[in-house]
Amino acid sequence: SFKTKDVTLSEDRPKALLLQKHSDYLASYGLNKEDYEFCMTEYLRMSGIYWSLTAMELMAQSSRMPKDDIISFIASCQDSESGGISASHGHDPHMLYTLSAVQVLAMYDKLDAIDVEGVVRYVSSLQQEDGSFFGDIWGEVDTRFSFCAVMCLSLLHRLDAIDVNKAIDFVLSCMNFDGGFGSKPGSESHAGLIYCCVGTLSICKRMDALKADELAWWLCERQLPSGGLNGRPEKLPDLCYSWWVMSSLSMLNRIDWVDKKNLEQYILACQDAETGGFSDRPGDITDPFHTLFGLAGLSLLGNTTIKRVNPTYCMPQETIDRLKLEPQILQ
Ligand SMILES: COc1ccc(S(=O)(=O)N2Cc3cc(-c4ccc(C=O)o4)ccc3N(Cc3cncn3C)C[C@H]2Cc2ccc(O)cc2)cc1
Ligand SMILES: [Zn+2]
Repeated sequence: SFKTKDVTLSEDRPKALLLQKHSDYLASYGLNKEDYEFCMTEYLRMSGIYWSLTAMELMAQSSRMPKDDIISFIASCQDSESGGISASHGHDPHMLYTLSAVQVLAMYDKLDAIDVEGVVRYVSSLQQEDGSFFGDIWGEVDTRFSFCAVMCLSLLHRLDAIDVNKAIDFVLSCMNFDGGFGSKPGSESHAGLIYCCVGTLSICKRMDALKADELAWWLCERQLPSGGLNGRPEKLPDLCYSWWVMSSLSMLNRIDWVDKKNLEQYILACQDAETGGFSDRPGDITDPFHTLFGLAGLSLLGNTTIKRVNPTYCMPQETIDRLKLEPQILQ
């Protein structure tokens, strides 16, 4: 018999937002340098700092983060020769971690702590003839890296350093018949890559090129009876997809196309009342990654106990306002 993959929310699930638990969870995450989880995530440390700091900013708790240690850690991760920034000491620079570092310093208003010109040089050196971007010197092309490049340079007000029209042409060459996007031309539509491609067009003010209704339809089809959202048809719901789908629908100005009450229930059910934090599905292990996307998702749904998040940058709206950035939202 045909079984729709979904989860059932239990009666004793968390129904209120446990802000203090999440603040305590993130404040203590990584304090114990020996714990297994912390050691296993060294390779993404820079992004882990972005996920934790942004979540704390949204809860107005960022004063609990070690600001000066973070700033000096970031400066020590910049490669003087390439200008790129690595996830942690001794790791190779990469587009993902260069973006995370710039996002963190932008929130702290401390971009002068790094060689900005070096970052601009590194990011623009990764653009290819067809307008696409490599993730690092090893040459993997993915629309995720187009988004990282455009977001990173826009935060530095240096989009002039790349060929924006070619970057847009490459992203549009990845649009599928369903209005969605994949990682490369011809790749299957996936919610995470749709967020990256819509975000790229939003920053470059080219949302006119989207098939908005077909795309919004594909996105709201991601919602399951549990209220949760999946990333592709037939997949299980996952909290981080709530963010990819809802932020894309927000940029398309069609957030009302999902059942917001049901989705809010699913997000709240992904909290862990013991440890604090959010997980991908109710009952799983929590982590800073899903904790950010749980809080950011609730912010998009209008929860005013959480600060407003910008759907394009996944950063506090007040940071985007201070930088005078105006990513396009469809009217
Ligand atoms: C636990 O297994 C993974 C698998 C992939 C990754 S990832 O770095 O390629 N990445 C981000 C990601 C991070 C975490 C995580 C655990 C602890 C921390 C500390 O901050 O962060 C967990 C999952 C995760 N994934 C995998 C995933 C999410 N939902 C389901 N899965 C299997 C996403 C993955 C890809 C990624 C997405 C967005 C982004 O900005 C960067 C990377 C990390 C851990
Ligand atoms: Zn997830």
